Amino acid sequence: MLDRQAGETPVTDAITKAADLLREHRESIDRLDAILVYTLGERFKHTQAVGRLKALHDLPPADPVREEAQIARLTDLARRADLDPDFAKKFLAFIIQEVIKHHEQFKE
Ligand SMILES: O=C(O)C(=O)C[C@]1(C(=O)O)C=C[C@@H](O)C=C1
Repeated sequence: MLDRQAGETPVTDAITKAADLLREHRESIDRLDAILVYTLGERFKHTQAVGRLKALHDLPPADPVREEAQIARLTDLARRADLDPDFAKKFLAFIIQEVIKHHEQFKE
């Protein structure tokens, strides 16, 4: 119901609702971005340990067989999660590229 005395009109009501929805979505996005950042931080802790192990045992920084398996697994997961599998693939490649850079630095 519109409270005309409070100055509400259908237009201002719709704008307020849209603003509320936008704020709620942005709060969720901020929480999810925090999860992504913490998740990546944890992932890099493990890959740093892997990099030290690889340097210690003179193993190559990249493992293409492992990467193939990761791509297949993430493509399947992405489809189930309604995420563009190509995006998931590019995202993984971007992360792995950075990990390999770190691995190479351990070898120096
Ligand atoms: O599993 C490894 O061997 C890693 O070095 C980790 C990792 C990854 O970030 O997932 C990085 C480089 C390899 O080519 C494959 C996977």
